Amino acid sequence: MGFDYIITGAGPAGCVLASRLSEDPDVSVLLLEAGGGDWNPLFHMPAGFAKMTKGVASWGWETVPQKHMKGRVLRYTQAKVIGGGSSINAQLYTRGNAVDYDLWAREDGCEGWDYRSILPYFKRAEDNQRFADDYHSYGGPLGVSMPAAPLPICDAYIRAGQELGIPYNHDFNGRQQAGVGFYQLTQRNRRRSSASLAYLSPIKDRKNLTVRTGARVARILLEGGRATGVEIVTSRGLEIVRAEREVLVSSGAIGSPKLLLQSGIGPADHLRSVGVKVLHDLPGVGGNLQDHLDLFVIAECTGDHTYDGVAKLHRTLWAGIQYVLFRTGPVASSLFETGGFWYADPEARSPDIQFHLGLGSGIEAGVERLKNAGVTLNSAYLHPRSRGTVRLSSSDPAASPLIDPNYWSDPHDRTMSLEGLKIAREIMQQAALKPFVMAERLPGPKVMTDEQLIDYGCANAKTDHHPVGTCKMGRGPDAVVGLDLKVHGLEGLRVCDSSVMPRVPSCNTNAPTIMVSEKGSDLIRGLPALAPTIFAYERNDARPRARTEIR
Ligand SMILES: Cc1cc2nc3c(=O)[nH]c(=O)nc-3n(C[C@H](O)[C@H](O)[C@H](O)COP(=O)(O)OP(=O)(O)OC[C@H]3O[C@@H](n4cnc5c(N)ncnc54)[C@H](O)[C@@H]3O)c2cc1C
Repeated sequence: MGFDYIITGAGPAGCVLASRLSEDPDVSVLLLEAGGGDWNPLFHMPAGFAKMTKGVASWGWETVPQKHMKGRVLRYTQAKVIGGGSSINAQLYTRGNAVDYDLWAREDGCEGWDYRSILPYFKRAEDNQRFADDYHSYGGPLGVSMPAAPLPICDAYIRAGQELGIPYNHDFNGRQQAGVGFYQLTQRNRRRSSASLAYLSPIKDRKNLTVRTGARVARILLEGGRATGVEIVTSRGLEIVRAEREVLVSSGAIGSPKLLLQSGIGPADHLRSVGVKVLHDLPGVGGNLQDHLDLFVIAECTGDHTYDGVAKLHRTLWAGIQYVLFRTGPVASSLFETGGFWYADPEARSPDIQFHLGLGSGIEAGVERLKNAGVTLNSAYLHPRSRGTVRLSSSDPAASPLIDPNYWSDPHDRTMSLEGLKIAREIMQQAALKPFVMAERLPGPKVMTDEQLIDYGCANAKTDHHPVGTCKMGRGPDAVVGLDLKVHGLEGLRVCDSSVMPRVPSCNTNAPTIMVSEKGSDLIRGLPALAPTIFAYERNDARPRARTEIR
């Protein structure tokens, strides 16, 4: 059996491709996903992801020992479920800074992917509950909403940021990125708007689209330099499916290079070293891995100001009832609703630190429970210079990959991470938070010098789950795909997902991935590019006053 297009992975990128390509009734599309369906209601409840980032919805991967973090191995959650990361992420809807995309065009050789050119694709995707202006739109598939019912500590955090000299920003995705404020979230009617719900559910009756879960692509089949199909593994065993037009790789920033490598497409010496036959020597596959590393401050509250207490059985039950009956309460929260963007390096081209306030003390960090409720302020460095790799551990397609983000290999990243953490600590000490925050528990009063902070970071830092860049778009020898997302040197094969981003945008990466795939689907269909909706944009991101003034 054959299809015109075969899409390998139903993350945000794969769901967008499946939906847009099957708009043409004359083409047949097969969407393959290794994970299962999103039948569990926890996938749809905003707070449900806290229970879903481990277990069946994750591949269960980890990094290799991190050389510049005292050899620590970090958990590296990547989604394995329909909707991919958009089914288990924290729903923060962020696009990054205009400068990020202008650098793609200007410095990374990706003409046509500058901010003015890509903005219409962000807008086409969104159904924004609040904004309709030069930067936002409504009526698209992806629900984007304000937090349902933020807790008072969220307002206090925003005031605390302003006390420290960081301005209030009502829309991080508009004219200006810098500031503190509320995030918009990928939610509609207080349910998660995953790519699966947004893009696939409304079209489930399309006859020309077939979606198969529990189908892991083991290899892309190449004949005479052309991709002709895929070999898949399901509960029934091995199967071959033919692609009449193209195989579209959308397995994520770890899964896509892994799939190319196990198909014999990648750096020849690496492939030989693990016993994979080299079919196409392409040095860039699996290189250029970039990610945001997250540090955090955890404070103990003066009372029940966050959702920690909801873990008690009777309160969990009540929270569930509240959500089912009224769509309110803790379950309607994404647990990260406020945050912001600011400068670790006052001279940075655009904000280089992102904050998000976690409404609990160990939602991801696994920190011991505090006596009172706790609150977490995360800080992630957004302009990493460190570059890592994804490599095969063996020729067996079922084996886990070797993921090496190579965090802090560039010392600048470590310095800036520490600066971000220091600003997070200061925010937590501002007057506005005094009625809510009793005392900092982590890093804690004994961790003061840079050496102590480095030790703290090495022991506790975690991924912010934003890997990109491992099938880089561009023109140089290390580029994997061209500006039309076609794999260099092969026919009938494109990569379209977070892995093609040449450098990581200064934000969470779900919305940028959806943008890439919205534009990618037009490229595949041979449609003209959407016209820019702004002609010039002001670069007026607020800048920090001199450090001495804000400290
Ligand atoms: C825990 C977590 C929290 C996050 N929080 C946020 C957030 O709040 N906001 C935000 O913007 N971003 C967030 N992100 C990041 C965001 O979700 C990702 O950037 C985005 O999902 C990337 O999309 P993708 O399509 O490139 O890849 P993925 O989402 O990784 O999807 C790839 C899909 O392909 C499937 N696949 C892989 N290999 C194969 C194979 N061989 N055969 C078949 N299927 C395969 C996978 O199972 C997966 O479903 C978070 C991510 C995680 C993991």
